Amino acid sequence: MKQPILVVGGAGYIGSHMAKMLVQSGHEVLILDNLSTGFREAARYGRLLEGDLADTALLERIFGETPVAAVMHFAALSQVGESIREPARYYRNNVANTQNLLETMLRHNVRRFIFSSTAALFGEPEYTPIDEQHPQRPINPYGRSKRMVEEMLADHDSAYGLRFVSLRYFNAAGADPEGELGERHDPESHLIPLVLQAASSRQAQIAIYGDDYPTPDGTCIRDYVHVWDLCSAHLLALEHLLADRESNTFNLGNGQGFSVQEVIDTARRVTGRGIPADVQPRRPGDPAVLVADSQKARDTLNWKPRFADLTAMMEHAWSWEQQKGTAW
Ligand SMILES: NC(=O)c1ccc[n+]([C@@H]2O[C@H](COP(=O)([O-])OP(=O)(O)OC[C@H]3O[C@@H](n4cnc5c(N)ncnc54)[C@H](O)[C@@H]3O)[C@@H](O)[C@H]2O)c1
Ligand SMILES: O=c1ccn([C@@H]2O[C@H](COP(=O)(O)OP(=O)(O)O[C@H]3O[C@H](CO)[C@H](O)[C@H](O)[C@H]3O)[C@@H](O)[C@H]2O)c(=O)[nH]1
Repeated sequence: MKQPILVVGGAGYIGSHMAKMLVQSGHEVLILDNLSTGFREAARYGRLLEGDLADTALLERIFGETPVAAVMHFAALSQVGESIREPARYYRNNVANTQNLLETMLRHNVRRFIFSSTAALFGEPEYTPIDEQHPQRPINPYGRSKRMVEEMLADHDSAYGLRFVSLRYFNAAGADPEGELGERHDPESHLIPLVLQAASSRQAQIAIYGDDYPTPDGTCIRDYVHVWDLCSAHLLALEHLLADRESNTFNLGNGQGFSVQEVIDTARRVTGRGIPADVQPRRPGDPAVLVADSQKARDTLNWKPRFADLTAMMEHAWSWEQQKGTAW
């Protein structure tokens, strides 16, 4: 029997795409998700076990019954503003529950782990593009919770031989190129889905959070990376670990930044709709520019993003919004 990959958080945005790519690549997939921010309909690939990482008895049962080859860990709370208001929930779910998972894995001799980390652990950038050596000074509990897990992973590697790959995504965007899956957060906070909701009149307008940043057009610059390309990095990371290579950490982005204004302009072009926009005050905690240096992932994992172009990300996200968005 093939040893399955356990995708924790596989009913969420990125995890659901990952489950699809794994199945298409010939892997058995088991999803563990509590459906707190994910959706049953998104877990279309693999077998869904509905449950919570806080439930250590359930974790014990899963690893006791199934010879898991590796774990991909997407489950987390990931709203920056919420993390400032309710840090305890973030440390509980993102840190303590990850520790439950690691301890159960190690008890069952499962030693391959791929972690969804984030650019938020760098805080306000000191230079750009941001490489893996950039200082880590997260400015909110969400970013701190992810940095803590990275530190835990390094300690578990030295002490217990855990082999991990930590992937720090910049701004995940886009949707399944085949149109079966897409981004769904409720409430939605991310720029691209909100711009497209405004294009389809599900929102009256898009708010631009600040146009007085030190950037060419005054709006914040981000490095958008296609969800399918994030998944292909995970697949390469899995091959890396299955080949018994060492633990490693990678920044994932395209190395090219787009301003909020450029994102809105691209959405207007792709959708052919006007999309009203309104400048509002800055959102607390938003750095002016976040752009990744992903050379290490290209060199070590041989990662080659297929959809580096913002227009392609927007087209896939728009086709998802048109197909599913209006039904929610
Ligand atoms: N979306 C981005 O731009 C982005 C950027 C950087 C990092 N990340 C990280 O990537 C990961 C996935 O992000 P996403 O946008 O797909 O989020 P998401 O909210 O869509 O998915 C997270 C999934 O985890 C599940 N989950 C949460 N807590 C759980 C628990 N205790 N037990 C079981 N399941 C649980 C949720 O129900 C959901 O299905 C997160 O760890 C996030 O921090 C996302
Ligand atoms: O309605 C909106 C929503 C967003 N923005 C702006 O658009 C940019 C992108 O914002 P998103 O909320 O889409 O993404 P973030 O850059 O805030 O956050 C993403 O990257 C972070 C790392 O810095 C975290 O990992 C987080 O989980 C991930 O969603 C920001 O400048 C934001 O101010 C707007 O102007 N209007």
